Amino acid sequence: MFTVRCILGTSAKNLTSRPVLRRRIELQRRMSTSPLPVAAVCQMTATPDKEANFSACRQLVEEAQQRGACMVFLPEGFDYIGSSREETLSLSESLEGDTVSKYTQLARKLEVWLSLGGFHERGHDWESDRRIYNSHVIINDKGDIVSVYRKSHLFDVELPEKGVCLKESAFTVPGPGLVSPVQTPIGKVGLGICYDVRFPELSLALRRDAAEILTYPSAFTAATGAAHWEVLLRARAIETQCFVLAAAQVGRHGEKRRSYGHALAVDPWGEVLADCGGEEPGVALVEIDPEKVRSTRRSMPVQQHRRDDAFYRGLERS
Ligand SMILES: O=C(O)CNC(=O)[C@H](CS)NC(=O)CCC(=O)C(=O)O
Repeated sequence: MFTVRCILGTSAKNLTSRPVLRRRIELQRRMSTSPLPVAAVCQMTATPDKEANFSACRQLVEEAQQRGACMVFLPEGFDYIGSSREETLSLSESLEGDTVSKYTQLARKLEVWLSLGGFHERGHDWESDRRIYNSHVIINDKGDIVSVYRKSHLFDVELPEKGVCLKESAFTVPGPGLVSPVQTPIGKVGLGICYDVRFPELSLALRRDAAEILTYPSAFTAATGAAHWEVLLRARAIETQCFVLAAAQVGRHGEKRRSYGHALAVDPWGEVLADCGGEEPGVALVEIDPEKVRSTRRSMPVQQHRRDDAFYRGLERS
């Protein structure tokens, strides 16, 4: 079915290979003594079948909630991954549609916060433009939509030698800009999506706006993921001294597409706390300790050391 990884407490342990019983006992012990909020980072394999995708995501969310998560992160394309431009567009919905409403009900029922990493959204300009937004939707534990961030950087990339050829702008409109970090039970969450992780100015802007956790729900290609995924996420964590949570698509979505997986949680020092691997759907549970953010920033105050005066004026010509 799927794999559960629990990385709770300071001695991070990957419990997947242990017998179920020991895992449960260990968890209950840790959960009852831990006052820290727990986040769940998920990975799944979406297809064009929206019903099946919802049912897979619901199982991950239920599992995470039962294990003590107060906020669950789902990847870009959690709703579906289409096999063509036409299919991707025809399956899209507005925020008022069936899909988001199923998730608001789920959040309310389980009293859990949700990050829906990349929803194929028909926006206000759908009738005229016939393209969609790639939208990261945050739902609170009452089932209200509290924030929507629309992906800024679109993945128009041709790497034929690596079998990667995607033109996101053919079906997606770039969003107008950043949204302020959202106050959640795990801390202040800054919103990005997938390819946005390659643009550090976005993460620095979120950090400047008081983010403590950055999120990059993704559907990274297998080829670019193998080369860049972990180093990009760790770099964003180290530069901003934020936790970085990145839910992911994993495996084959059809004939043409394969995603890298390795849904990741990174702490503000850049240490990888959890990695869901490259094979199958799964969920990793991580404690989000706000003291880790504070102490990392206290001991190495890069934000105070930043020379905006020197680097935001443009370069002098010699
Ligand atoms: O297409 C959909 O339905 C959902 N959207 C995506 O999968 C997007 C756009 S094609 N994928 C990426 O941004 C991959 C980035 C990447 O792999 C990298 O930066 O290396």
